[in-house]
Amino acid sequence: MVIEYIRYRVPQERLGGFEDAYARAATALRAAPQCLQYELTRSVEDPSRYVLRIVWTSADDHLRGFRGGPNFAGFFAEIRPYVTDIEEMTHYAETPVVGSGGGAPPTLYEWAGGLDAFRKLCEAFYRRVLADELLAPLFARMDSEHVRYVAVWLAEVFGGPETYSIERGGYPHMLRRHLGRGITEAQRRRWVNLMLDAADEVHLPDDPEFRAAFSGYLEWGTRLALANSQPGADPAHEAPVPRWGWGVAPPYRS
Ligand code: HEM
Repeated sequence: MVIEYIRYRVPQERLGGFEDAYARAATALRAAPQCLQYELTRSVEDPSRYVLRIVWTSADDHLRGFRGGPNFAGFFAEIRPYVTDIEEMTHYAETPVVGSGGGAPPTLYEWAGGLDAFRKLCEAFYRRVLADELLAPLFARMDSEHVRYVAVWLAEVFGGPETYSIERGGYPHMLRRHLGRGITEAQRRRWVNLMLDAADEVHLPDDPEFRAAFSGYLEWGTRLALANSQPGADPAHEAPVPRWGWGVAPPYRS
């Protein structure tokens, strides 16, 4: 992924049609498989200045794929009158310096109550698991630290510290713990049900937005665990720990 910035300073006589031209040109960006995102912004202090930000799958995809592909002619026809107004047109790579500011919605981890909330959740969950005829046999030989491991996994997934990745080896390790276990659909569903019962027991937030995001992850994660645990399954062995967010419904704050 690479981010292209194009900075424009458009003279007064051409300013009128500039945004409309880009609105039309954007049709070609929406159709281009090489383009992931685009955004045209206008300077607040000097309305003759614009910055166009385009996220491309790669610089090569932009320069060869898009420019050499079927969408370029329509795009260029719209923006050609403004080419001489370009002050900078450069590709940028991401750096590790990225994040959300204090005004952004809290993570699911923060909303739930931090690590302590996930620890209590997992303690309640495994009390139920060990008393459950369908699940108890699967966990009969679990590590004495298993409850904590799953708590720090969930904490990391929901936006907390990367403890599971650092201490436990992240996704590859979690995957290996499920391989070959032959989890059945009945066991998967029971796992979800007991997790939701445990969430009620320990009073995880019960607002619709949190529970929708939380149970969305449980559905996704357990279906993957089931598929990965089947004989002959060949899932990706290297991947980052997934990060789960609010989705389309961030928390309601009056
Ligand atoms: C969202 C879904 C799930 C999550 C987040 C999850 C999380 C984890 C994690 C983090 C581990 C590895 C702990 C370690 O580092 O040792 C693990 C192991 C395990 N999981 Fe899951 N799991 C999920 C679904 C399931 C389901 C549906 C089942 C079975 C019904 C299951 C059965 C097991 C078993 C048997 C182990 C190994 C326990 C042991 O003997 O140590 N998991 N799980």
